[in-house]
Amino acid sequence: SPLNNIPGPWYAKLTSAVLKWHEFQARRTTYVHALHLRYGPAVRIAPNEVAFASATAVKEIYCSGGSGYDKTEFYDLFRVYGRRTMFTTLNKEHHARRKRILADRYANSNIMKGPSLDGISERAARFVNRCAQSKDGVVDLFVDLHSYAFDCVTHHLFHPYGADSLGSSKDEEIMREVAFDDSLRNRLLEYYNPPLHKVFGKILHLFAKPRETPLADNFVLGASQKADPAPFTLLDRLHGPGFDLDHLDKAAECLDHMAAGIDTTGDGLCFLMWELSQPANRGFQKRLQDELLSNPGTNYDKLPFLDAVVMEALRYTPPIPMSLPRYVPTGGREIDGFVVPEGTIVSCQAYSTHRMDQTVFPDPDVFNPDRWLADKGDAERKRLFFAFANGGRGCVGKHLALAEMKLLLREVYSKFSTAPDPSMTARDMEMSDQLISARPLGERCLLSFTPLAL
Ligand code: HEM
Repeated sequence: SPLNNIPGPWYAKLTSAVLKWHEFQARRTTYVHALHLRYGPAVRIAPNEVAFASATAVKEIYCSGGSGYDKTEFYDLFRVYGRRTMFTTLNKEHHARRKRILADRYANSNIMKGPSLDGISERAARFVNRCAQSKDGVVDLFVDLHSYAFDCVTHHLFHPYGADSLGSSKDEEIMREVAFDDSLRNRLLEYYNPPLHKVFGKILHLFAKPRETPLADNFVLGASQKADPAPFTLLDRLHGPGFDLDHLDKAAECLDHMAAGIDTTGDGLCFLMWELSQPANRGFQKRLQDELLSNPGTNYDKLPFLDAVVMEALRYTPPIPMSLPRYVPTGGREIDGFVVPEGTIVSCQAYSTHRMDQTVFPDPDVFNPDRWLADKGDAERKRLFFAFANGGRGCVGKHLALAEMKLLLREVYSKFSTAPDPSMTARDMEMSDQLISARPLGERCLLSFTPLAL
């Protein structure tokens, strides 16, 4: 096989067992990254699977022909209500058709509109009020940032029928069901061995929990039936012309976007604020506060240091750090100088594309927002930046996510300084890989909030 020419550990030619073992331990990302460090930017990780970590591979796999190679059946695991959505569609034409109609809901011009942005600003203010009222000034960001992300994304999907988990314990329960989901092993078994999963499903449930989110499912089924959502919402577009979708199709699309918008933005902000709170990064926190306080009326999108902090956090701890698997198309392809036969599973992972090329990202394991302000190398950095993926199947919610992140950071750091609570350990904040995103291993992130003396 031409795959024998690709570097990698000897056992990867024979078995995928080692890779799977790491996946079941929730640490696929760091395992694949360790292989990259040892074997280089192209590495065979299983008999039929190759991982890449270069800008040329990103371009070939995710951007060739517009939306890159087709997704693999891995994405079947994300199907909801038995329906395919924009995210889970494997077929390019189906995807393009749906995206053409939905994409404008996520265009920056739509996000920046008053009612959409006002909803995010309101929730950021609510978040800060909660911090101000917290006991001893200590806040569990893991919980509250998931609530913030849940409230923001449902505002964008359903307003005025969005959730208020920062204010209502009933809605917080829905958020917790999604954020604390513990079904990784069960879903991996479903992917790797569907017959076993089907026959022994009930027994498997005893030691590998299935994904069960009845409260979230009901919330979305109810909200997506509303006939009069605000014009900027996704639901309004799904009700509009150009679509012939039944209620379950609409609910599935909305549930997918809701799930895509909770852990990513919530965990991304959580890792970011943790990093910015470290004693070594106090100087960065102070510079951010200075920028925010001296530019109170400036649009959140026009603050260079705020932008650099967000970009660096998404580089350093990407919320979706893991491989995004695709099939090599008919006829095979050449990727990074290697011939790869059709049907091979290939992927890049953000964690590694953000670290492997040290001419572009020197000292990649150091959190340093200043690298994004350097005069030279901007185009190279952007080519390797993969936190939102790339090409036609990259993140459609990118502008919404960035607005949520920047508005929250502005609200917090123009009023408070943050520091880690002494009970927190570095292990609490290690990456725990879920199916595609990663969250803090300890499922908590306690920071103390000290009001600024203004
Ligand atoms: C910091 C926050 C976020 C990050 C890092 C992120 C990252 C990503 C990545 C890497 C993908 C590609 C996944 C793949 O190919 O398997 C993706 C796709 C997607 N994201 Fe996001 N995302 C974020 C926030 C959001 C938000 C707020 C929404 C919407 C409400 C959203 C909706 C989607 C959707 C619908 C897709 C599928 C796009 C398609 O297949 O065309 N994301 N996101």
